[in-house]
Amino acid sequence: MTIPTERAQTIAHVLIEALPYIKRFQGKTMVIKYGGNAMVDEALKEGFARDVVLMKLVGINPVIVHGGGPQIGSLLSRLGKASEFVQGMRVTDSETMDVVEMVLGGLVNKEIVNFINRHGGSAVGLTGKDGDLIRARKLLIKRDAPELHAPEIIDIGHVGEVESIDPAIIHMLTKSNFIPVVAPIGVGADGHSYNINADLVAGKMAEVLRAEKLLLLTNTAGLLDAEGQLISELDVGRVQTLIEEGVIHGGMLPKIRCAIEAVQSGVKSAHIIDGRVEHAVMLDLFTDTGVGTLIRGR
Ligand SMILES: Nc1ncnc2c1ncn2[C@@H]1O[C@H](COP(=O)(O)OP(=O)(O)O)[C@@H](O)[C@H]1O
Ligand SMILES: CC(=O)N[C@@H](CCC(=O)OP(=O)(O)O)C(=O)O
Repeated sequence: MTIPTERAQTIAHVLIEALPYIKRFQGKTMVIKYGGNAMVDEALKEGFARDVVLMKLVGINPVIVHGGGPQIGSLLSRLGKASEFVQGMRVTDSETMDVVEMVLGGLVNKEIVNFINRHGGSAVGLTGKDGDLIRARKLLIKRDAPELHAPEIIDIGHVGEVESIDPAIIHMLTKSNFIPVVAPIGVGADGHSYNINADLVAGKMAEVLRAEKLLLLTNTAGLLDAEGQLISELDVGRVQTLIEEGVIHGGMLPKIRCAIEAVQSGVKSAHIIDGRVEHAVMLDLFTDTGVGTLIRGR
């Protein structure tokens, strides 16, 4: 196949323009949270896989942490079970935990691995159980309300938070040029599986790996204000008010909390970006301020 000269010139220009960014990020780790809501369309999945492969080829180390909330919900509903969420976290009884493990560790994880491999990368899928990657403890949710004398503790079943991450297996894979793809399932000291919100895993993974960037792909343009306008750079001081006013709610709550924690723990920047836009990852890498909402580190 030959490319017409004009087209070849455009490609050459684009590559030259990308050079400073490639130089800046070479050898750096980027943790990408690929949300269940951003992985609904085949063309987008292909675009995502290509972006990740390109990143790897230019010397960046992408580590993928994926969600799969809608995919879990759809299997649960086929089994006649409704999904219930408290503060953005799925209420997870034993039966639901089995479904979570099958969908995240099986279907979704292997689909992403397959997409990346078909586009020229070498991806390896893991859950937090592999290589003892993610140790979890039970997550207890606090609910405070004016009518309560003291905050109420809500038990939502087999839902975990990250206790620790042992990155040995991730280092081993990235050194050998593999792209790790991690499903957010942790294992407790008791050997039980825990369902962990994927944003929380991605945030902690970015911290432990001292990542340059944490990219959180989702199904909105980024964080939106009360008028539905994109907040292109988040002033962390505004977050509590935005939560109290109900502007940040549902699935956006864990996303914002983990992004802030990550940048406060050494990750250079976190970006909430629109996974519905083709090549969202590339767009974010090759622009100075990125797309979506930027949360800058210190
Ligand atoms: N202020 C906000 N800005 C944008 N999205 C918000 C906001 N508050 C709540 N949301 C909700 O959070 C959702 C994203 O979280 P979630 O559904 O968990 O996505 P993902 O599967 O990508 O992690 C959005 O689709 C939106 O419904
Ligand atoms: C505890 C909890 O809520 N776990 C999530 C794990 C998947 C996830 O986080 O998926 P998204 O990123 O697509 O929302 C769940 O069961 O839906």
